[in-house]
Amino acid sequence: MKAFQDCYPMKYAHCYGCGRENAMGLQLKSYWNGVDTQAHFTPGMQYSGGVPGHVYGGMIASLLDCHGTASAAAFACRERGKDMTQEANPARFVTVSLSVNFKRPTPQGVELCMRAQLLGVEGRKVRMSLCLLAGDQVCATADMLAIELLPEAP
Ligand SMILES: CCCCC/C=C\C/C=C\C/C=C\C/C=C\CCCC(=O)SCCNC(=O)CCNC(=O)[C@H](O)C(C)(C)COP(=O)(O)OP(=O)(O)OC[C@H]1O[C@@H](n2cnc3c(N)ncnc32)[C@H](O)[C@@H]1OP(=O)(O)O
Repeated sequence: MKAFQDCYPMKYAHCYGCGRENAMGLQLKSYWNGVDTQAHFTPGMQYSGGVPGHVYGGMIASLLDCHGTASAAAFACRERGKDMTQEANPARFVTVSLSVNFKRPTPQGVELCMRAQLLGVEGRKVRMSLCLLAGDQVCATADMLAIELLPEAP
């Protein structure tokens, strides 16, 4: 299955969190999971917070952010009757608002799952509800607003 991030044109494939062209980055990959989306990632031990064994909150926000922007593009394409993975130049989205609620410490050394659910598409705006799980434990949730870049944007 082709990841959403693998559909980004080269010019937009350098993101630290999810750019396939960023060798030093996380290279997160997001996919459909039914009507919602999901991504998996196991942060290395260097991404610890103050206490070893727990993931740094900024890393949690990064994973939600990158899964969210990719999901926004996929959701918007779907709303327009298109399949993002079949598009040569799919819609490009950036985050303008991300509100993370850290529910419980996120354990290190386990695969994390990020999920996004579409709340609504309104013109260039895509609103989503996101969550990050370790096993069946919800460690963080987030509300996100992503905006579609205009075609002439750099
Ligand atoms: C496919 C790959 C995607 C990756 C794209 C990567 C890079 C793109 C390269 C260049 C794009 C240019 C700027 C972004 C630069 C770097 C982002 C790197 C990726 C990230 O790391 S991502 C997290 C950081 N992210 C930002 O760096 C976003 C900063 N921002 C902006 O670049 C502009 O803000 C933009 C382009 C979003 C819109 O600008 P614009 O001129 O095209 O349109 P406009 O201002 O009219 O806004 C349209 C409607 O969005 C509403 N709106 C705007 N801002 C809002 C906010 N903060 N809260 C609530 N609503 C907001 C307005 O209220 C209006 O709503 P309404 O139409 O109802 O009035």
